Amino acid sequence: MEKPIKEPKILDSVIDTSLKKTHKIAVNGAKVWYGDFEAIKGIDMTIKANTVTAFIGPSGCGKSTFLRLFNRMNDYVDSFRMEGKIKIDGNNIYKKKVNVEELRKEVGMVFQKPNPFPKSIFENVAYGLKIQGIKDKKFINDRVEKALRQADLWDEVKNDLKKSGLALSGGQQQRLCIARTLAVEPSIILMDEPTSALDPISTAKIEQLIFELKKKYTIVIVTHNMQQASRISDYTAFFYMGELIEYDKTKIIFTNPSIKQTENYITGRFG
Ligand SMILES: Nc1ncnc2c1ncn2[C@@H]1O[C@H](COP(=O)(O)OP(=O)(O)OP(=O)(O)O)[C@@H](O)[C@H]1O
Repeated sequence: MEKPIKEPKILDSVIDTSLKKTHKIAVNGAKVWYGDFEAIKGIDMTIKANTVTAFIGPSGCGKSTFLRLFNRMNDYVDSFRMEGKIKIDGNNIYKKKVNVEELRKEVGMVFQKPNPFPKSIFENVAYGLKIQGIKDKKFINDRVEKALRQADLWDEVKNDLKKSGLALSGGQQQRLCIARTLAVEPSIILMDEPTSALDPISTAKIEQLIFELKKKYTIVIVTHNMQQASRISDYTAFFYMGELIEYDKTKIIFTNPSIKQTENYITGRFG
């Protein structure tokens, strides 16, 4: 018997079934302002499920602002205003009825600097489950182990789960933050320069991890590292001054871009 399709938890009431099957994320006419400053100037984009998409471009071009539209992190900024539609699984996430907490469970985020809580390794990973009100100890233990295994950290910490998350190395802390994100089982993971504070070995581990994670998750990553974008992503989007200049398969962007500005940027002629 065929398994029933599991509806996403967010926004069942506004599902647009025509979009749902085609794209994980669909952006239509996105514009962002901080006060009077227009940071994103009308961008359309679709992102497929189970892919890694890299956002590249010079500092200040709007990569992080655009990324943060996908889990409504910009909402924290008082001067932020946006126009356009961002749909996830066909649901417009800026509709009034959206439960932003639920959205952020579905769309997890990993930041530039590892930011574990001043709590034990176990509590860091269990945090998201506990704030959801989950009390079943076995369930929580199993989820914590699963998330730490997925983040490739389990073997290094399994005998030290009570140790402070802050006592880990920078690379381990970042994998802990990835485990914390995975524990609530999102379907999208946003990463904003997740390796820029890490040494090359830790960076290689996270890159390997991203490659593994895309089997189950849709990953969008902001990076300043061109080699990283070309190593780990399936698609690359080049931004410049709030506009999406070129968006294509990573191979094409890095070997045969259509637009001169993209070529200049990836060959280091500006930025
Ligand atoms: N909270 C904010 N308030 C006002 N302006 C902001 C805010 N956040 C970003 N900006 C402005 O919006 C523009 C885009 O910033 P954003 O951080 O998205 O760029 P970016 O491409 O991610 O840059 P970087 O690579 O340096 O992180 C910049 O001009 C920035 O100064």
